Amino acid sequence: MTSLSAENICIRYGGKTLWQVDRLVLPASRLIHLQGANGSGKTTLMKVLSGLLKPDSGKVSVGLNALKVGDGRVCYLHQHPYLFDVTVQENLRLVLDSQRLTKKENAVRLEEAMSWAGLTELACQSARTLSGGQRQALAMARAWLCRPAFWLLDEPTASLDTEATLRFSDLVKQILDEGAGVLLTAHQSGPLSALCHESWVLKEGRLHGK
Ligand SMILES: Nc1ncnc2c1ncn2[C@@H]1O[C@H](COP(=O)(O)OP(=O)(O)OP(=O)(O)O)[C@@H](O)[C@H]1O
Repeated sequence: MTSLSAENICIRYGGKTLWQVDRLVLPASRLIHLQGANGSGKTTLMKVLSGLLKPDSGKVSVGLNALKVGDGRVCYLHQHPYLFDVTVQENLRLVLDSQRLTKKENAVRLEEAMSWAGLTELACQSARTLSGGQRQALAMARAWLCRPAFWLLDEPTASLDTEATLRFSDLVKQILDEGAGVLLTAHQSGPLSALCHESWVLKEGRLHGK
C-alpha cells in the first residue's frame, strides 16, 4: 500500500535549523499523533509534507513518486479552515466544478458529501454563519470530495466542544476505514486518542518515535 514518506528533510529559519528529519513514513490506514511543544515545528512539518512549504533540503514522496503539489493526494487542514463566503453546498460545488463530472454525478457527489459530514440540513446556510464544529465538518467534506490518500490535520479540534469533537472523530474514523493515512496534531486529543496507532514527538529539532 502507498505511504507518504520523507527523507533528509530540514527547515532553517534565520540561519538556524528548526528541525531535521532523516526519515519518516506515514502508512495508509494509520493515524499518527504528532506531538511537540508550542513552536517545535509541527505545523511547519505538516506544510512540508503537504507541499505547501519547500524544505531546505530533502524530499517528500507519495509511494515511489515525488510529491506533486496540487494533485489532491495529500490534504492539509488548518485549525481555522478557509471557507468561501457562500453557502455550504456552494463551497462543495466549487470543488466539484473542477472535477469534470456530469450534472447528475455532480448532484450525487454533493448529496453524498453533505450527508457524510452531517451537513445536509445546513446546505443553504452561509458558511460565514457556521459554528466552529460545522466549519471543520465542511472543510472535511470539501477535502473528502477529492479523496486524498493522506490527511494532515492541524489542531482540528482545538476550538471544538466534546460533542463536536466526537462527531469529528467519527469522520476521522471513516477516512481511516477508507484506507487514508492521517497525521494529527492536537494538544488535547480527547476521543481522537482512541483512534491513534502511534505517536511521534518533535523535540529539540528531531522527530522521535517514527
Ligand atoms: N516563515 C517563517 N520565518 C521564520 N520563522 C518561522 C516561519 N514560520 C514559522 N516560523 C517559526 O518556526 C517555529 C515553529 O512554528 P510552527 O508553527 O511550525 O510550530 P508548532 O509546533 O506548530 O507550534 P504550535 O504548537 O504553537 O502551533 C516557530 O518558532 C515559528 O515562529
